[in-house]
Amino acid sequence: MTIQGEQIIGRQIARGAEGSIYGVEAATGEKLQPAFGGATQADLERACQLADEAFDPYRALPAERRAAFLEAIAEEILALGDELIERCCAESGLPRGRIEGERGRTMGQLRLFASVLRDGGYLDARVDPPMPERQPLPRVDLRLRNVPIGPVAVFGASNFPLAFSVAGGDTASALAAGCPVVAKAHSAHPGTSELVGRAVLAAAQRCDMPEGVFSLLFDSSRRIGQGLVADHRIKAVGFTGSRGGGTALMKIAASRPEPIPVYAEMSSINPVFLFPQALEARAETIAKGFAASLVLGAGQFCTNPGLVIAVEGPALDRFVRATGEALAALPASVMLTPGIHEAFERGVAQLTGHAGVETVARGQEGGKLRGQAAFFAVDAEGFLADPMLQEEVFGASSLLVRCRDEAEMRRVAERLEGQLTAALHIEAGDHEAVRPLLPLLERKAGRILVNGFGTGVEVGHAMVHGGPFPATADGRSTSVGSKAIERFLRPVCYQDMPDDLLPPALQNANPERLWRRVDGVLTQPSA
Ligand SMILES: NC(=O)C1=CN([C@@H]2O[C@H](COP(=O)(O)OP(=O)(O)OC[C@H]3O[C@@H](n4cnc5c(N)ncnc54)[C@H](OP(=O)(O)O)[C@@H]3O)[C@@H](O)[C@H]2O)C=CC1
Ligand SMILES: O=C(O)CCC(=O)C(=O)O
Repeated sequence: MTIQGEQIIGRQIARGAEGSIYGVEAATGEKLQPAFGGATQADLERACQLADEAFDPYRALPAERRAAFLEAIAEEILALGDELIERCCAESGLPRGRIEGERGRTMGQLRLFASVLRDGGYLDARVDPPMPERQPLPRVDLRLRNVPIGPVAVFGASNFPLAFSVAGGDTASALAAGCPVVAKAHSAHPGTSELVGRAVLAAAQRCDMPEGVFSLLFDSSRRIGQGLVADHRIKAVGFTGSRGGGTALMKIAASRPEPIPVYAEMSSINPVFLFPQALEARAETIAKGFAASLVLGAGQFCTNPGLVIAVEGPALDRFVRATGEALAALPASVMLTPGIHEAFERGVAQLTGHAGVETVARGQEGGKLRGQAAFFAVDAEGFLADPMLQEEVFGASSLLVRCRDEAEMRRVAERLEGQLTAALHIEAGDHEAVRPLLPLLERKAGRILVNGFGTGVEVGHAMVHGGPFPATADGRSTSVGSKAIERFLRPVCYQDMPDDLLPPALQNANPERLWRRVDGVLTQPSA
């Protein structure tokens, strides 16, 4: 067995001495061996110091070297083989097919960022040539490129133990930007974390990366996670998890003598708007798609459709009936951790006991640690009267808001907090009713989609997986897709800098053959 309960600090693999953490088999709640030692303050100090020392040599490497490193991480993850898949399934309760798919996505993300590095566009190289003869004043020579922000702390997600964790999107985008990473392993999947951490270390050694480009710490008390965010050498944070956890880290980051950005993806209920013509034409088909999206991964997707908004009437009744039939055929699924299961049960019980809320459908009954899907309904007045009804119930739970008309649908939309996604189910005859809602949804959500559901995020160049608070801490960015690299970059301008002192990206000869914005015009490298 490769899993030894050890963390990684620079090139050293060793057991932490601060308490013990155990993985738990999600399906049974039984402890998994071995025990993982938590990091001490000295471990935290050393990981941050090494990351700081690695920063300049790492960012100075040619983009090709960093790209090869990212690709090597992908290869090393694949080389972990079945041990990774089995441990990850045991710790998360997610089925093998899903975990294999997620491994593919994780490798794909690493390779995507390798291609971003080779393309060079992320540097946003700009040259404003001097105009010494300009009247009344000459213009100076100005050149701009993006530089990495510094070492990044990454807190992986419990619900995506590979794609949003130790070598997930935050780590891939930070390493691509040129930032060393100190990852804090999620206590829900310590074994998976160690295996992936070892793969990153193997790749770093194979590619001769500077020591400290990556470290992985376990935390038995939350003090290490908090200390990481507070450490002066850490310059940004990537996080996916609860609103409570994310906002706690945001507060620490904001109260540092040097505040830093926290890119936290937290809570979203992803409203789904069902328009009358679409409901009339295909209420049953929409219901099937909705039920499938609701229970995907036991509902443990941040893009889960937790809120449905529609005008009441016979077509909506058909949708509710068909959803009930679809859910009745769907088994309850193992949830990620006993704590997440308990939080789900609590959220469902709160809705079940709410005076204005009706339980309209349940999935098949569960059993220990399994989440039974739940679909509730409330009228718009009831929804607008109680902000608690907007709180995310993490798992397969959704609330239908019955509106009297489309104006009431808009009023509900106006009241919503920031979201990762908003979905519209429409036919051509609904377009006029949809149009006035779009500017409002642009203010609320990072992604607006039509005739689909937000679960299953495509990793590409045009993807936005973000949104206004509380969906994320900073709605100006995305945590999925190539644009995620921008979170860990900042622009530097060089004024009247001699050519030989400029970074190659900005030198007159353009030795890296980059597309650059010259005097405002995007310009191809000359042959
Ligand atoms: N919207 C979304 O994308 C997601 C939402 N969630 C929500 O979060 C709940 C719990 O899930 P979980 O993944 O454990 O999320 P948490 O926010 O509890 O944990 C995420 C990570 O942050 C750490 N952390 C959390 N709070 C603090 C703190 N105050 N100080 C220092 N570190 C902290 C955790 O440490 P440790 O490992 O020690 O717990 C973990 O590594 C779910 O029930 C759900 O409501 C979860 C996943 C995704
Ligand atoms: O749906 C996806 O692929 C991403 C979902 C996500 O970010 C999450 O659930 O935390």
